[in-house]
Amino acid sequence: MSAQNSRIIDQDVDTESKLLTSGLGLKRALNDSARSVPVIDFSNLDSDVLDAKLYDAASNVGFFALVNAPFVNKDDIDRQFEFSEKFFARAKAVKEQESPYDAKLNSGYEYKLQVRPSTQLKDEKESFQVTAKESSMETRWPKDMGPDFEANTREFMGKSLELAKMVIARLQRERRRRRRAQGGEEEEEEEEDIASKHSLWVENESQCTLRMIHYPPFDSVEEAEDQAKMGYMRAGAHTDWCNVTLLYQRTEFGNGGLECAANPRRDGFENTEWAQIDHTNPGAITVNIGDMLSRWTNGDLLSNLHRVRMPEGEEALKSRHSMAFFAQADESAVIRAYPGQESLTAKEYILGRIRSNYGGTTDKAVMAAAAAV
Ligand SMILES: O=C(O)CCC(=O)C(=O)O
Ligand SMILES: [Fe+2]
Repeated sequence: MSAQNSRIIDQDVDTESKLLTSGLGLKRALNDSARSVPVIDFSNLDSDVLDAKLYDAASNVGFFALVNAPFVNKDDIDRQFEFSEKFFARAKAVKEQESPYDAKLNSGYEYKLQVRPSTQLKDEKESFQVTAKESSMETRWPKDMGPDFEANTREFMGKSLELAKMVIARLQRERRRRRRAQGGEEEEEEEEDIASKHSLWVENESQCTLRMIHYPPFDSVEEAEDQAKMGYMRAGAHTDWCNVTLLYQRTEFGNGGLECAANPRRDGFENTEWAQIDHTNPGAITVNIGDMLSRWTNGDLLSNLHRVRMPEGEEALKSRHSMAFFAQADESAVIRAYPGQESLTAKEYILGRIRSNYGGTTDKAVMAAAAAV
């Protein structure tokens, strides 16, 4: 990777690293901010109004919740969560043996391996990552869970990608509309259809990932409090690397804790507050903009910082389950650069970000994989 390309990636990582020194990474969220993220209901909106609402949310907040969205319904989400919960319920040694982790492939099962630049500590979670390449997954599907796990996960990823592509296409269409309205047509960059640059199960191309996540319960409320005092998070503050993330949450008690930066556009990333994101709306799908799409739109869309705070009180005795579908452009897609920068491929970008998150681990196999990135 060229020196300039590493610097480009470092810039995005810097936003996260600064949280460590500024103290913001550990600051508590604002009270009563639970419904701060726009909710967009697909059932009764005219298509153009929908585009405009999505665009406003994506450019001002970077996070929004979709209700009655097409392609993925509540039953699909519940069913995939059942599989995910069954997966994590097995012994750690079995999960490690059946689905060995490979950082470079963004695939397999990991237990507390991800170290966020914003905390320099391990996230308090275990996850199973499915990256949509046969070569990444053939030795990682859990054998002891029967064929339905793989079949359902593939189907769920297919539906998730359809929804993600629709969101991307609507955002791009609305951006074009607004630029034209502002008379910026001449400077309009060559049209490219970002949504079409995402595939599943294409060798040497596909990079979309479904991450099933389990944040384990603590042995006691005090244990969680002590960990929190040491600076641990369930997931340290970060921005996502992808174009868009679909974040699936459970509604039950104990599954809360997702928070995003309240207003980084106004206050700056280092000075913003934290706002809670609701997890109690059944069937709602939280969407957030990732760094790739922010770059592609020259910063017009906001890739917002977010985190999963430590559980508070009795929450500590409960698991949090979530699933994140990362729509990441195909390896060969060229991500438009900010003015004055070199463009880089989606493959280079993702590998660079993996290295910034898994390079610090002490696990030998993961270190070797990350070093080779
Ligand atoms: O579990 C969550 O709600 C958030 C997960 C997340 O932000 C991520 O994995 O990138
Ligand atoms: Fe995230």
